[in-house]
Amino acid sequence: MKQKKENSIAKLLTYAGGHKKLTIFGCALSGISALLSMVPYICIWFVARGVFAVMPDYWRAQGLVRYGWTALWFALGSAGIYFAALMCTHLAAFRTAKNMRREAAKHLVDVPLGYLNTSQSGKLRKQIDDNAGMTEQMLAHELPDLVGAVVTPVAAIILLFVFDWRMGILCLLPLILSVYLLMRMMGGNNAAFFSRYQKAIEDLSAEATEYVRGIPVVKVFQQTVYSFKSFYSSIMSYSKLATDYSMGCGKPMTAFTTVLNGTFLLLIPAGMLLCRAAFDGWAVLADLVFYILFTPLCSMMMSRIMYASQATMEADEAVRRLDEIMDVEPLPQSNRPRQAQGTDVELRHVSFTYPEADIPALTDVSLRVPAGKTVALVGPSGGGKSTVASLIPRFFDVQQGNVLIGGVDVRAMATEELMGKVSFVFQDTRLFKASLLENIRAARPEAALDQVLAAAHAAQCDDILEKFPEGLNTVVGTGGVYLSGGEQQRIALARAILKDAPIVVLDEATAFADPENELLIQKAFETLTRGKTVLMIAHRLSTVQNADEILVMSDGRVAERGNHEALLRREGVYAAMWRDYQTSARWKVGKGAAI
Ligand SMILES: Nc1ncnc2c1ncn2[C@@H]1O[C@H](COP(=O)(O)OP(=O)(O)OP(=O)(O)O)[C@@H](O)[C@H]1O
Repeated sequence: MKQKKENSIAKLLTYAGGHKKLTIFGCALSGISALLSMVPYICIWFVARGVFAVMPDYWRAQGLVRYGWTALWFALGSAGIYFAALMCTHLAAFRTAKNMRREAAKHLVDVPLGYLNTSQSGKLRKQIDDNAGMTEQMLAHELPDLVGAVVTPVAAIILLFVFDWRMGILCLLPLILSVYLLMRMMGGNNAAFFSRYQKAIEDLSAEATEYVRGIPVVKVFQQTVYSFKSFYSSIMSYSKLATDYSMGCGKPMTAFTTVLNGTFLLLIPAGMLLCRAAFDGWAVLADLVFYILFTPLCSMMMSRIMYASQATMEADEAVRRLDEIMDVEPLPQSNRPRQAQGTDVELRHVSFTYPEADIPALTDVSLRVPAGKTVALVGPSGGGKSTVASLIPRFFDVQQGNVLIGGVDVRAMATEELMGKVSFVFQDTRLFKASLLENIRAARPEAALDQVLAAAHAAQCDDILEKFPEGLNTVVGTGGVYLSGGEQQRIALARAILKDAPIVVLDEATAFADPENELLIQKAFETLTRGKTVLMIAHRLSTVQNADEILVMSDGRVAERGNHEALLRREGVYAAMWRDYQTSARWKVGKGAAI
């Protein structure tokens, strides 16, 4: 446990970069401030001893003013240095949290794109943002306080024994007992609490998001209690966890506070007895005054240690959770990248299993798209079409076989070259919350305005630009600017047309588009794919008839291959799919005629 704590603080300090020294300096100042804060107590002891020595003629006491000023200056000095310490640690803590966020974001750029696809974006944001934020409190407050609290006991124990060892022991006993109680509170089951607590909060937040997202469905289908069930159960398990922890801490916490503040119960009666029994009772009384004043400082020190231990556990957990992201292996890059010799795409005996999946998504798949030709992938849902497409731009690396572009394995190509060669049009298009111009220009930031306009025109976006007075400068997602699914896809197609990459990997899902949008999207597809090497995932057979080759994917294997006519002659899966398609098309026409 101790090892883990040291590691997490050391790890945090590595994120601090140039501000590591500032953190250490702040902690050192906090230690100095803690030491200085004891001097006023020593001054009080000198005053008490001086006054009691000349009782009842206390005006004859020497050096009272000097001790008074010394106490004041040391108290002010201690406060001032503590303030400076916190300034240093706050500055370093903010920078450290910023560095943690930046490092995590930088790392995400290098991980396989497939990881970002499979990880929930909300969860990732929370994991990075919240955990970096959690460490701020630790570095800004708790770490300097911990240093102060660790330095103080050494000096405090020396002081406790310097004046009267018997009273020193009486003060020390409750401190030792409180350390034991503190360890009980922080150890055992409670040590793993923060891990479970963070998980419960993440589950709660994911369920809350799901619940809010599902409200339209809930309303339409008149569901009430059932829709609320998993959200409710995540609230209940969070609440149970928090209650159990509070109840578990209840007794040791009560004992901890009672013991810490109960020192006087022992100290005062014992001190009075010692005064009576002593040869010089006034001197012992002066010692007692010192111990009575000094004991609360020890209690405060223990409370600080308690809060610091708690914050250290939180920081441990935060670093562990951030490490989960940082430990995701980046996509390996070739030391000596090779250039593709052409634009043909080939999969050679590719087998692939998704991370954490048991069943392979692809088994021994081979295909070739010669430069300038079109290959279509069709087949039942879950057959592996999207997986084939995602391996070309290296969303994941294959476990067996090769994916080649222009005869070169994609793993041997520089990322920039690979990304420059392939345009990937997804089924679920996402636009940035930026102007349409910026959204289209994302593919080629240096493109001139007329090139952007030409791409928008080629992607059939003219009606979208005319609809909004701001035209290309219209910002998506603000001030009532809403684009339908089909419109969003056309903007994404304009982006791909502007990129003008020689290879197009296309998921032609137009199911959500209305007939008018569908026609426009088809036209945009035609412009995008003209003269390009195209690998197309086709969901409707009407679009694949002209493909140079059609591959029927089923259960992660190529079940059939050939052109449209050849596959019909084969009387296999494709022929059956085609008959089904024809029947449904006739049914639609018939239905249309009846209307
Ligand atoms: N991220 C993932 N993690 C684990 N398994 C996955 C992942 N994505 C897909 N799969 C699995 O891989 C197999 C192939 O899926 P894939 O999405 O490639 O099929 P598809 O033919 O494109 O289906 P659809 O037409 O419905 O999009 C399926 O069994 C699917 O459950």
